[in-house]
Amino acid sequence: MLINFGISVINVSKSLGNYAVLRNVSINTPPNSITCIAGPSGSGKSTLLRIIAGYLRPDSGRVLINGVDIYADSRAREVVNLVSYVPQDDLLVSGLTIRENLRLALRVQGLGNRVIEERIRWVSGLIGIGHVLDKRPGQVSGGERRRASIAVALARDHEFLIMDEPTNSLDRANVELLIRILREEAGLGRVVLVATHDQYLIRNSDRLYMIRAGELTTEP
Ligand SMILES: Nc1ncnc2c1ncn2[C@@H]1O[C@H](COP(=O)(O)OP(=O)(O)OP(=O)(O)O)[C@@H](O)[C@H]1O
Repeated sequence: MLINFGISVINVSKSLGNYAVLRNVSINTPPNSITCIAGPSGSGKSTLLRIIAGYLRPDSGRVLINGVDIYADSRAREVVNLVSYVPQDDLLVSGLTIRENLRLALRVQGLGNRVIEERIRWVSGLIGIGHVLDKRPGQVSGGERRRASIAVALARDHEFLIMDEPTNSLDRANVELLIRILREEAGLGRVVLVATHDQYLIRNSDRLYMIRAGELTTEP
């Protein structure tokens, strides 16, 4: 297990088309805590998370995960593999059942069959998706699909948990369950970074950044 030094975003800017989506954004997300990014719709939260998760290269600035610049360093793959990212639109493969989706994500990480089945049993109990494991994403409710996506992120080997609007489609009981899980994740020394509008989740976080029109307005 690696020692987690957290994530640092340093002066990141990004334009999409002619639009400056992010301007000179810097944030720090230490391990052992839940960091929230909040801001109005269109302020750049999802773009920032995509950049941090390794999916979108910034125009300028750096993203350091455990000190490794994920867009410049040859060790980038190693650390990005330990990022579990739940995008705003669930990334489940529609032709596979939830169980097959979980198996696929874990097999990609090189885990063995016995570990994979144990993890599936553990995570489906944790987040209450046992009854939908053999259904495809299109055959379950929005909340169940959301929990299935979160389950994939939790079941993978990871040290960095990044979630975009994770409480969307969740009822209050499941929001509370998610917060307990995030608290436990942080307690294990992981980085937990969440973009959200959810005031309840924000109140239960440790650190808050506010973003507006691509610029940070409030820092912890
Ligand atoms: N491919 C693109 N080309 C041009 N503009 C884009 C593109 N993708 C996003 N944008 C714009 O960038 C801005 C930030 O988008 P982003 O999805 O990061 O916002 P957000 O804060 O996550 O919003 P929400 O809370 O509604 O999900 C928006 O104004 C959006 O219209």
